[in-house]
Amino acid sequence: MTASFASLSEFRAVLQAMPMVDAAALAGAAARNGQLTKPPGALGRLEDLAIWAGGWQGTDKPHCDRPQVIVFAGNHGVVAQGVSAFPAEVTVQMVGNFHAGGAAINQLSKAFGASMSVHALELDRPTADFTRGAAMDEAEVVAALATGWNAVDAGADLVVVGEMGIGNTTPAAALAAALFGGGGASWVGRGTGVDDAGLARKARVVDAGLALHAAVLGDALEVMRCLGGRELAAMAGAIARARALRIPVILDGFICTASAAVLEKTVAGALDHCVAGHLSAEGAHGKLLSALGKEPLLNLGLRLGEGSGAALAIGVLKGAIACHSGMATFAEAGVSGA
Ligand SMILES: Cc1cc2ncn([C@H]3O[C@H](COP(=O)(O)O)[C@@H](O)[C@H]3O)c2cc1C
Ligand SMILES: O=C(O)c1cccnc1
Repeated sequence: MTASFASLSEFRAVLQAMPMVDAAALAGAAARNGQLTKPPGALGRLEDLAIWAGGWQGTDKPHCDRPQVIVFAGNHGVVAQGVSAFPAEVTVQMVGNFHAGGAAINQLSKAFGASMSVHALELDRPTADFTRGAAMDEAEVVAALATGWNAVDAGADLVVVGEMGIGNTTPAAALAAALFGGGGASWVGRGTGVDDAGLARKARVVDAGLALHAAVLGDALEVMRCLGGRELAAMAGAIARARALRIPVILDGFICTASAAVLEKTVAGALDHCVAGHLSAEGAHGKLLSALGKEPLLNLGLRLGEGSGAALAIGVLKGAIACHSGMATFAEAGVSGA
């Protein structure tokens, strides 16, 4: 299915018409969970995860046989402001590395049995520097959303989105600040490892963007257009498509979560099909997850992006689903109840 929107207002309408969780499947999965051979609640959050996955997949026996990892890459005009420890050419070089199988996300996708695809979005045409104008015009942001939307495999039973884009912790912080308030300093982090001066520069750059685009801060999709980037919009498009297909999603780190937050701010509940895979070491990720009401599954000090933390969490979800869908009930096993 090609993207069913050609403008931001049509994308908004798509979000407003998103399917909800399958309430009968959710109840069925919860009932099954109550009959499995373990003390009630003994599998902790694994139980909630399996029930949640069943609700979205529409079955009391969820599965994770076809997880799909999708990595989007983009370049950012704002890099000219000195916001990253690495040069912009690393983005295209890392895309080459993804294709060659040499990046962390290649190994994690393989380790957890996920397919992985890579979409480079006009790397030779960086978005505009958001301190000087809108990062994208409407056609550009819609094209990026559509790339994400079309990248989702309708046969997948789980989706993870990741990103590569030198400088993109700065637009991610700008999105978070625009959507949840507070100045740049409360949302920027060290990304690839900028020093204190770089961190202060990032905060000033975000503040300059917020000031320039003050008129649109109340409209989350306009915030994505003015302050975001192509790979950020593509991640949002893919998360929205997964929702349209009722495929559960595991969110990655700060950048992925900031993109996803645009959807939640556009339509409350738009991220109900998403769990937070991990807590990134990027400064404000915890605050962003709290603002979205999401509790991370893992906390391993990762600060990479690419979808890496979410890919690791596929292992947790697979464990939850294996227990839920494969365990015997008390009746089947002839085990006495409490
Ligand atoms: C070799 C390399 C591989 C990466 N993989 C992900 N990122 C991560 O770092 C970038 C964001 O940090 P900043 O805003 O400081 O540039 C993004 O590309 C993100 O995916 C990488 C960064 C580098 C250098
Ligand atoms: O949390 C993230 O997504 C992140 C943090 C640092 C660098 N790249 C990505």
